[in-house]
Amino acid sequence: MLQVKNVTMRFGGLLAISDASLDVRQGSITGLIGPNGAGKTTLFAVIAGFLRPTQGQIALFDKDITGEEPHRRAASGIARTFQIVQPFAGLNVQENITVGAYLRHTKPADAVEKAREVARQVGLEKDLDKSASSLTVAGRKRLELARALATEPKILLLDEVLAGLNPSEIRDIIPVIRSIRDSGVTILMIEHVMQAVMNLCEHVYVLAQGKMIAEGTPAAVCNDQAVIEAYLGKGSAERLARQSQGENHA
Ligand SMILES: Nc1ncnc2c1ncn2[C@@H]1O[C@H](COP(=O)(O)OP(=O)(O)OP(=O)(O)O)[C@@H](O)[C@H]1O
Repeated sequence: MLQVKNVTMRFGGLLAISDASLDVRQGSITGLIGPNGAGKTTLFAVIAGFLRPTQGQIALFDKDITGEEPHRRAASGIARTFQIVQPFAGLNVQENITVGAYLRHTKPADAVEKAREVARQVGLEKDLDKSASSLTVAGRKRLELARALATEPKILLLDEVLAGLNPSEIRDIIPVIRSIRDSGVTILMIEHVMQAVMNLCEHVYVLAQGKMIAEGTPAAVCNDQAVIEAYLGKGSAERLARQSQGENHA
């Protein structure tokens, strides 16, 4: 459904992404993980059209969209959330969500109806009249999801939607993400919370220092030597293997 083909992104002398490729299958939840500064958010900006890659292509349903502006990509069905959520603080929850719904609904009543439907989907139906700035962190994360969903995307890019949540809030939101996929929206998610990645993703890509170093099932990439070393440093995969051999002998 979505293809990132050999994308390179330079900021002056800094090589943020180097010849990275990935495929997202329609109907899947695909993960994008990697250490801090790996280039994950930059890749989302390239996919959503906020950044033009130095090299490479982005294709949606086999159509090259590399040159399209972000609003055209939103119309084609790409929506994203942001790591640092910034709702319109002066608007209430319903109004915030309705902004997204205006992409496909010109009549205010239809946009509001869509916003209410999305609020139910993410569990914000009781908070519709609250000011966005009065929401808890978990509430704001749900609002961020809702604003993107209100644009009725075909593919939703989630940038660390679980960051800053406590374990019980994470447990509560995982079924919401799964239900979004079950409603027909394909998901590509950047996530550091491995419990969620293991729980939700069928396929995971690993970016480290701008390079795609591994892909596969969550279990396979967690045991991949290059991935362990990218997170824990050179030689760590071997050290861990020796340690666990020692424990087995003991
Ligand atoms: N607009 C920009 N101008 C210059 N450098 C940038 C810009 N955006 C990102 N970078 C750099 O590109 C590299 C990749 O950053 P990016 O935010 O994409 O990483 P990330 O994998 O999302 O990290 P994190 O997990 O910490 O959010 C970093 O070295 C960052 O400083």
